[in-house]
Amino acid sequence: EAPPNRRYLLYDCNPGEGFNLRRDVYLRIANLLQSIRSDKKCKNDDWVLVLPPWGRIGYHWKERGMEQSRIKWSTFFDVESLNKYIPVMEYEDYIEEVGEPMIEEVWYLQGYAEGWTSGEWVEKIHERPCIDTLAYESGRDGKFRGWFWGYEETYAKKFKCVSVQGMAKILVGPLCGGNTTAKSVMLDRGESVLHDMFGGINYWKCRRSMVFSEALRKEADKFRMENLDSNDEKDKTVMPRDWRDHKCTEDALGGPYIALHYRRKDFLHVRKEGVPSILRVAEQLNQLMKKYKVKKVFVASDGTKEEMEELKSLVPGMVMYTPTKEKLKALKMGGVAIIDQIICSHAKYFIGSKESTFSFRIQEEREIMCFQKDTTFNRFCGDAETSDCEQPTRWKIVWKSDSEIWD
Ligand SMILES: C[C@@H]1O[C@H](OP(=O)(O)OP(=O)(O)OC[C@H]2O[C@@H](n3cnc4c(=O)[nH]c(N)nc43)[C@H](O)[C@@H]2O)[C@@H](O)[C@H](O)[C@@H]1O
Repeated sequence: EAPPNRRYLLYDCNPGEGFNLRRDVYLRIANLLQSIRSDKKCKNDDWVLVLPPWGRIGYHWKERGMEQSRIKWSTFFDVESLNKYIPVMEYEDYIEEVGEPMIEEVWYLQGYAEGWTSGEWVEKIHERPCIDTLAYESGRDGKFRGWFWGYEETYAKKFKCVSVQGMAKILVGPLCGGNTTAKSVMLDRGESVLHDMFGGINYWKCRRSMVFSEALRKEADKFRMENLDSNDEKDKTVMPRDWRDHKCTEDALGGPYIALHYRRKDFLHVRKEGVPSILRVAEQLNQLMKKYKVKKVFVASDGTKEEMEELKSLVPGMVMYTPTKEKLKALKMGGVAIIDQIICSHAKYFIGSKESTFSFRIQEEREIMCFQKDTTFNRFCGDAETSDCEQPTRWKIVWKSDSEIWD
C-alpha cells in the first residue's frame, strides 16, 4: 500500500544512448529527486524514483535471440544500496502499487527551437510545442502510447513537450509547485538536463550507491580468483556491506595483473584517431607487464573474436572473460559488461579508451576503491598521435562537502 502523499518520478533516455551514459543520467535524475525531497514546497509529498527498465540500448544490445527488454535494475545493481541514497522502486512494483500500467504525465524534454538567441548561456525552462516528430501518439481512447520499456499495456494520460536548458535542479520548481499535481510524472529524454554539480559531493554519494548486484560481483570475483590470482583481502579492495561506511584509509593495491578496456567497433570510425592498432597495443601491454612485474593482462573489449585472437597471439599473457552462450543469455549484455568492468577495476594498473563512458565508469569504480590516480587515469595513444597524447581527466572522488563539516 502506498502512502496517500506518494508521488512518482519516472524517466527515460534517448533510445540511442549507451549503457554507461545511462548510468550517468541516473545520477542526474536521482539528484533531482533528492533536491525535490529536500525542497520546502514539496515537504508534504513523498516522492520516489521509479527505475526505468533496461533494454533496447542503441544498437549495442541487439543480440539475436536474446531477450533484452524489461530488464529489472536488480539484474545489474543492488537496489538496496541505491535505496540508501534516495527511495527507488522497480517499474513492475510501481504498476502494482498504482494498480494499473499508467503514468499520469509524460514531459518530453527538448531544446529550444530557436537555439541560443542571446549568445549567452542561461538556464531556462518552458512548455513549448514539440520540435521533433512525436514519439508518443494518442489513440481514439485519448491515451498516449509510446515506448515504455517494452511494457505495451502502459499508457500516459497527458503528454507535453518542455524546452529546457539547464541543470537537473531546474525541474524542481515545475514538478513541485504550481505546474502539476500529477502523482506520476515521467521525464523522457532525461539526458537533456545537466548534472547539478558534476563531480561534486552528491554526484559521488549517488555514484557510490550504484553498487553492482551480488550475483555479478560473485561471478567477477570467481573469475579473478581462478584466473588472475586476485581477491579482495590480498588486493586491499574489501568494501563494507553498506557503501555509506566506506572511507579511504589506505591505497588499494589491486590484483597481480594489468587491465585494458579496448573499445573498438564504432570507435574505429567515430573516434578513429584515438584508437591504437592491435600491434601498438600489444607492444605497450608487453612493456607494461614488465614494468609492473605481472604475467597477466585482462582485456575487456567489444572487438571481434578475430581481433582478440590476433591480440592474444601477440600477448600470450592475455586473459578475457568469455561466457558460454548459456551464461551470456542469463547475464545479458549488460551483465557481461559489468563483469568486465569489475575485473578491470580491480587490476593493479588500468588503461582505458579515449572518451568512452565504459572506461569512465571503471575509473570511478577505482576512485571509490581508493586506487592511486596514476594507476587509473591512463589510455594508450592512437598510432598517429604523439606518445605524450592527452591523458584522461582526473575526476577525483569527493567524500565530504564543506557544509557537512558542520553536520
Ligand atoms: C560513440 C558512442 O559511444 C558510446 O560508447 P561508450 O561510451 O564506449 O560506452 P557504452 O555507452 O557503454 O556503450 C558501449 C556498449 O558496447 C559494449 N561494450 C563496449 N566495450 C565493452 C567491453 O569491454 N566489454 C563488454 N562486455 N562490452 C563492451 C557494451 O554493451 C556497452 O553497452 C555509446 O554509448 C554511444 O552509443 C556511441 O556509440
